[in-house]
Amino acid sequence: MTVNAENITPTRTHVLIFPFPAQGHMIPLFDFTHRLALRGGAALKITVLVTPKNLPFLSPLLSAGLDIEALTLPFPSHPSIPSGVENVQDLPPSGFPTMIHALGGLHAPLLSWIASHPFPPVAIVSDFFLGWTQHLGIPRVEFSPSAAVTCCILDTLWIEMPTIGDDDEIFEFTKIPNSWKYPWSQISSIYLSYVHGDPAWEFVRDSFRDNAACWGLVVNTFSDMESVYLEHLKKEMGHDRIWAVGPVLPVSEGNRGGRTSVPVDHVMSWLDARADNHVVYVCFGSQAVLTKEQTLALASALEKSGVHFVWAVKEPFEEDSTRGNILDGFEDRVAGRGLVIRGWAPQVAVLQHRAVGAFLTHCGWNSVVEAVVAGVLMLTWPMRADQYTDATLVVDELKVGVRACEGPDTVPDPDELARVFVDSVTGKQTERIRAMKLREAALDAIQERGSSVRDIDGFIEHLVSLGLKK
Ligand SMILES: O=c1ccn([C@@H]2O[C@H](COP(=O)(O)OP(=O)(O)O[C@H]3O[C@H](CO)[C@@H](O)[C@H](O)[C@H]3O)[C@@H](O)[C@H]2O)c(=O)[nH]1
Repeated sequence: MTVNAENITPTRTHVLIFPFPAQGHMIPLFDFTHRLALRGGAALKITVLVTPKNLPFLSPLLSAGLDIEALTLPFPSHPSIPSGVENVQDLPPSGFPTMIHALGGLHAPLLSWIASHPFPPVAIVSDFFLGWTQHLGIPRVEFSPSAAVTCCILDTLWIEMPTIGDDDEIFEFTKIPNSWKYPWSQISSIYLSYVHGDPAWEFVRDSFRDNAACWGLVVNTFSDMESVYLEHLKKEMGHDRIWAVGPVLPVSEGNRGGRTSVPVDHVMSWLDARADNHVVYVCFGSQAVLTKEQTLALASALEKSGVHFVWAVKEPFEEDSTRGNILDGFEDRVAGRGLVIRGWAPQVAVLQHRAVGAFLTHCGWNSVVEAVVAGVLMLTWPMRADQYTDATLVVDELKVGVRACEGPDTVPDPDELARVFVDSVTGKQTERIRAMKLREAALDAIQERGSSVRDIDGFIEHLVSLGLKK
């Protein structure tokens, strides 16, 4: 354990933060922690729990000159996780439930850390995949890196446990505002994989159920974007301790979520040479890797379209004959109008560049929120998890995006996709005008008296009053 208890005094409120080790989860919780430390100032002392291999991701936060320390606990070994792996980025997408189960092994070490601490934390803020942290004897605040509507959907699924139907059969969430409905194939992949009676899965199920009973909930959203779902959560949870604190953004660009595989300056000067809103950015988050057929179809669409683009291409986490990068000769053919980034891209900087007008996205919630802040038109291609929900929100409710493709294995038609690209940078879409309006609302929320800043301050007040009660 590397926490230093000496500079924690009883006059300050001590909070423990526990991120789930996946890029799409750690990034927003670290950004939120940064905001919390800045707003909380001298009132708060923050400890962040990571396992050793994830410590480097925390480094930018630890060196930000704020009162944030690391608590490093050994990764609990698990029969289905290879030794040395401590982050979902080194597992296939199906590795999420295994990681949830494995981290349950930190329950006993955490209890003993809390019990032996001279000034133990008054509350724990933990990712929504860590519902079991509800049972540590201190109030638990769930952190949702996903949308408020996703929290509504997950709570409904795991509490009501509806029977899974055929892939095409439609399931309707009748209690959730706007009665969301989907074919079963588009519903939370973790829920669909649940195996009744399997002890590891029962742990995962109970952990999700714990979310509905948490003391508080922090969501990376803002009230103008999702007020009906935030109100629904308050009603369902039976209290008002639900704080919409987004968009949580990096305080500084740095190497957020990983070291960028190209110098940020190089990408920025490439974009500087392009006209406003004329570049399409293509990226599918930190997990998804396209199949070879999908990669070829997308490359062909970009080539046919003639648009300027930046494409962040991911390699599979291990040797995989069906997936991966097969772009031989492609970069020469699109030289001068296409920039291919192999590996980790500086996504937020790219999205915020004036030249970028459209974003082909898998609709991971962080990407959606980052695109909203950038006022960029979204071209949606949801693949799994909450991404279908996010795409529906973006296209049908907020109307700031258009559909491009959907499904983890669907191979898009290159001609159709090329048309979507061309329209996205040449058409006068009403979606782009709405995207600019939503951007203003997002920026308003994080201004000094904006709704999300008020929610962060309200959250801090609750934490401090928890400390006073002790
Ligand atoms: O080359 C890259 C790729 C990603 N990112 C960042 O990594 C994050 C990716 O998050 P997200 O867009 O949400 O995608 P995933 O990594 O796929 O996120 C997982 O977690 C999200 C939050 O729960 C879910 O919404 C997604 O469906 C789930 O796949 C974002 O902040 C991106 O800016 C980069 O900076 N560079």
